[in-house]
Amino acid sequence: MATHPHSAVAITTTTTSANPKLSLLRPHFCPPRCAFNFNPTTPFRHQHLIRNASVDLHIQRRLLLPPPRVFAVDVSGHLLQDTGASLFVVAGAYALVSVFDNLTQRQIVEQNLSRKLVHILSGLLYMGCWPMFSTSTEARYFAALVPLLNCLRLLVHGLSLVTNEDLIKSVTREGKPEELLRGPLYYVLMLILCSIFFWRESPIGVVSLSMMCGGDGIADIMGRRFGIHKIPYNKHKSWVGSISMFTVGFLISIGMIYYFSKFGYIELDFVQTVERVAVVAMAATVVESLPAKGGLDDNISVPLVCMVTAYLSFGFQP
Ligand SMILES: Nc1ccn([C@@H]2O[C@H](COP(=O)(O)OP(=O)(O)OP(=O)(O)O)[C@@H](O)[C@H]2O)c(=O)n1
Ligand SMILES: C/C(=C\CO)CCC[C@H](C)CCC[C@H](C)CCCC(C)C
Repeated sequence: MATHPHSAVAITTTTTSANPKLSLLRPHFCPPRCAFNFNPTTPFRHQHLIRNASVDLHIQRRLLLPPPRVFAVDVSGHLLQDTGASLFVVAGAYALVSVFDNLTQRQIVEQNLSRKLVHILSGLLYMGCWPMFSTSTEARYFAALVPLLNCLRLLVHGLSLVTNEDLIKSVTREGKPEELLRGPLYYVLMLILCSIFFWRESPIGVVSLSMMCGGDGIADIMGRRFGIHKIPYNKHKSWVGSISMFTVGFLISIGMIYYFSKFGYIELDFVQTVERVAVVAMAATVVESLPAKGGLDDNISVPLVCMVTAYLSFGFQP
């Protein structure tokens, strides 16, 4: 980006572009390092300009404001990137539901397993796509558009305003449209909440969604198949289901935190993170295993308890 022949300008543009948020949000912001170059004693200045005060003022004004073209390119670049990423994820969501509908129709995957696989995969793949979005502040809203669209889709089909057998078959238990307005709707609402309030920089949202998608999803799959020994206080849930939820939810959470740390969004101490995630995974597993929970769906109770415990152990990192 340092294209101006004047050396002070070169330093100014380099400094702002090092932090894309600065260049996008505060086009008039000039960090102290570039202000330093305005000192007349600086070797970067040309001697003939020092004597001409009006020219000097003009140059200073120009130096304080990064070239407007850079700002415009930044904004349209981010907009393009975020729009493209949103469209890609919308298509992915549509494809995922269609693939599982197809597998259910051909009786390759049984309806309940299909629902749980969609439950596990959609949220985890959605989070996996977060690095595709730009570094702008608005990026999280572009990402949240995808679950928001799915939320509207669930409302429209759940209220039977439009009939779509594919969606109902792949995400409901009994094939009734009104089921879309419970578990699946709470699920997409949690995706929206975590995208907007926590996004990819916070372990709170990442762990909450990992436990809701991966942990809770696997508890059902394992519990239904191998859950012979029931939990003493809940005859509908099994030790295998809960142990699977804890183990798989914990591993997915650590994996996701590691994934985001590789992109530089999260920076945490490994040992401390393992301990904290274990606490959050344990709290989520206990809550999931409780009977009734006052009628609260697992797609609400699990992420909410994760948010509270993760907030207490990690602190708020939006
Ligand atoms: N800790 C757990 C959780 C689930 N299960 C098994 O998975 C089934 C479904 O559990 P869950 O998803 O909690 O049931 P629902 O809330 O009824 O269904 P859903 O949330 O999927 O709509 C249970 O009946 C049980 O066989 C289990 O054995 N142990
Ligand atoms: C069956 C479900 C919950 C019940 O416990 C999950 C419902 C999932 C939604 C209908 C679809 C959600 C799609 C995601 C917002 C985006 C996924 C994108 C990805 C690239 C596949």
